[in-house]
Amino acid sequence: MTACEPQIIGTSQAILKVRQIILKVADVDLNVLISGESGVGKELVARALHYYSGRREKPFMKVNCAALPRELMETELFGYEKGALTGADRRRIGKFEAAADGSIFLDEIGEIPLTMQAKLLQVLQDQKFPRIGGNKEIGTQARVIAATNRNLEAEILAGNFREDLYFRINTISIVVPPLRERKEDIPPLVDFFLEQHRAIYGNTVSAVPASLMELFLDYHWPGNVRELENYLKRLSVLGNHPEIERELRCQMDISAARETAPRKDGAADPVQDVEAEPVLAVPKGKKFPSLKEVRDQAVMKVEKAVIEQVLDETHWNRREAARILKISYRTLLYKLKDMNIRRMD
Ligand SMILES: Nc1ncnc2c1ncn2[C@@H]1O[C@H](COP(=O)(O)OP(=O)(O)OP(=O)(O)O)[C@@H](O)[C@H]1O
Repeated sequence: MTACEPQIIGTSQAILKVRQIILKVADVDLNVLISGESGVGKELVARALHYYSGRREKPFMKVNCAALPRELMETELFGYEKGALTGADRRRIGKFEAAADGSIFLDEIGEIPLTMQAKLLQVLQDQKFPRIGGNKEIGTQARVIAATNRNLEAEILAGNFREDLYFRINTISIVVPPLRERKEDIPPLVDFFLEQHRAIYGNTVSAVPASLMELFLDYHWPGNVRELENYLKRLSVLGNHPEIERELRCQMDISAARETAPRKDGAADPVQDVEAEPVLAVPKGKKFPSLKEVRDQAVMKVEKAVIEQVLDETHWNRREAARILKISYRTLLYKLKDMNIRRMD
């Protein structure tokens, strides 16, 4: 089945340039590395590259490298033979084999452990691999599209990412800038998502009020287009723009307070921040939020602060942080994305 045409909305120079590069390189069999913050549209770009290539009718296989521990990643990528592992009661093909001569999208490639990077490099060089526990070499013609929200050059310097693998995947580089650097894309994105949501939810919201659009244009969008899409989903379903406006103002107050808050020793002390800042900034004369909203926001703020502190102390070793916090690695990754916690290098 052919996927629908991915629509990359935006009128900024940056997005025009991204669209141009996609059309230029889609049909060239070179590996592409897409970089940008979380939620900027890297996967959308990857899907567009596949769609506009001669591989459109072939599979597009996505692998989320951040969600998998090393052992699972190996089986996910290369598959296994019957009996190769405990519980392997039949052969299973991996994503490389399933991609055949289509595209394989390695999302969050910066998360791949070093040992696995060596294996991946070997496969990219040889264009063949055996399934785990097998001897037969399986050839692969899949085009590799990788994405990262990390600065891989800094990761190379820190010894966390192989330089040779970086050069292998980065033949063509596409950088998708954060939404705050291309705010002219916000109005067309708003129209696009509202239209999409009208078709899905059958609601009647066809435009955002001017007061909300003003806030949209002021806001710094740490979660980028995904965050905008989520606000518009809520607006489409609940029609609650005053609540969204209040939330955005509150977020802006928090970040303004963060920027101006004096630090005693120059070091971040997020838990102390939580006590120092008001949990909810409700401007005078404005309606107070429900207690549930207050509770949800307060819990999220405290959780976020503690996670940031643990990550700081573990030097961003997320597996160690998950262990200390007694949550699964996967849950931690989910929370990092959901709360827009990013490493500041
Ligand atoms: N320019 C755009 N036009 C239309 N939709 C967009 C655009 N950019 C992003 N989106 C939408 O925003 C959401 C997030 O995009 P996507 O998943 O591609 O981001 P990402 O950079 O891959 O995120 P992550 O790093 O967290 O995986 C998706 O629903 C995507 O379709």
